Amino acid sequence: MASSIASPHTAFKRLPLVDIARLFSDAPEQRLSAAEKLGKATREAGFLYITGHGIDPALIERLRQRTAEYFAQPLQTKMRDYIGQSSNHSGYVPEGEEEFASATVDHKEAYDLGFDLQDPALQRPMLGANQWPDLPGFKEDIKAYYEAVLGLSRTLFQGFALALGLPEDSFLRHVNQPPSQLRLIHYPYNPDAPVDRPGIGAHTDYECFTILLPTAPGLEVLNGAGEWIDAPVMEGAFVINIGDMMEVLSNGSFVATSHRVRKVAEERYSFPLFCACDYDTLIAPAPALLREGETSRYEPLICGEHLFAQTAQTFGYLKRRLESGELKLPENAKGLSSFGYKAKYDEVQP
Ligand SMILES: O=C(O)CCC(=O)C(=O)O
Ligand SMILES: [Fe+2]
Repeated sequence: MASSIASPHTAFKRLPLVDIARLFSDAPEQRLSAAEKLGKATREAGFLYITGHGIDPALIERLRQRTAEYFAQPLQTKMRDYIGQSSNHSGYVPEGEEEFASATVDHKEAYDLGFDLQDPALQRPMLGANQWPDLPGFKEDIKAYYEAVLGLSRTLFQGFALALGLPEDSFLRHVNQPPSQLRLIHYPYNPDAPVDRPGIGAHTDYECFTILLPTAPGLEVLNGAGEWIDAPVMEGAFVINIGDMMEVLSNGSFVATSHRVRKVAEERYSFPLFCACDYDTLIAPAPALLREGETSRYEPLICGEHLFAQTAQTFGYLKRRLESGELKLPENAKGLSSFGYKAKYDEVQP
């Protein structure tokens, strides 16, 4: 069913693919040329594959192995690192811990990791030292992947700035110790499950953009015509998608794209790294992106607070801390599903 809701995205039938190798070039004109291609795909779809990213396949292989080993353990063992013990949102997320606006529960479990900031004086609700499970090699291999992909995110932050016609370091100077989370997600497969539940319901990501590595089919992306488009696994490529905060930073030139994971037909893992700015960064459109006399279409956000507010409205352990008064939502916290076009589409095309 077509929808009458306006979307800036095209009616793409497959995700665009951009080779970003030239973003790493020493020659500014080469970087600009790659950034223009990145910008076109981002404006049109907000969701794309990238190649030429320079991430060593051996890092990916070790990430996959460690994750499979971790989730194969008994629930009791995994619960030793339950995220509800953490004061900076790191650890094991059992199935059912996250509950979304529609009161749906995804069919998945996860392990959440962040920037691994060791100084307790700098700790924030979404930033601090990680919980690491007692599993040989896990910390080393997962950390190595995190650091490499966080490095890639820095290059992409530069690329997005150039694509918007801004100075190259406009975003990057706010990316020093970001509360950027890596999730190791496991979607178990149970052919006999009595309830037909999706892997993950329709949503936009909260941060600036996400560098996603899926390992099996199931990801679907909402196009500008309100249709769910299949995003198959492309070997050697990452999937990049725009999140809420880049929508604000770009004054709506780049729009957070809704996506979901349909009910899995085989066991599935996926690895999103959600790329944020530093905790206290004011997320507002750069003045250069406003036409004369135009005011921002978006209320400014504080990066870490938006992240925390959204997370606290979905995770059971945080909801309990809010109810008990131990934690408070930041002032002007946005409700869930405040960005992109998904909620409206869901009504017409479930
Ligand atoms: O599993 C996937 O492919 C996507 C996961 C996702 O969208 C998320 O965790 O925000
Ligand atoms: Fe997502």
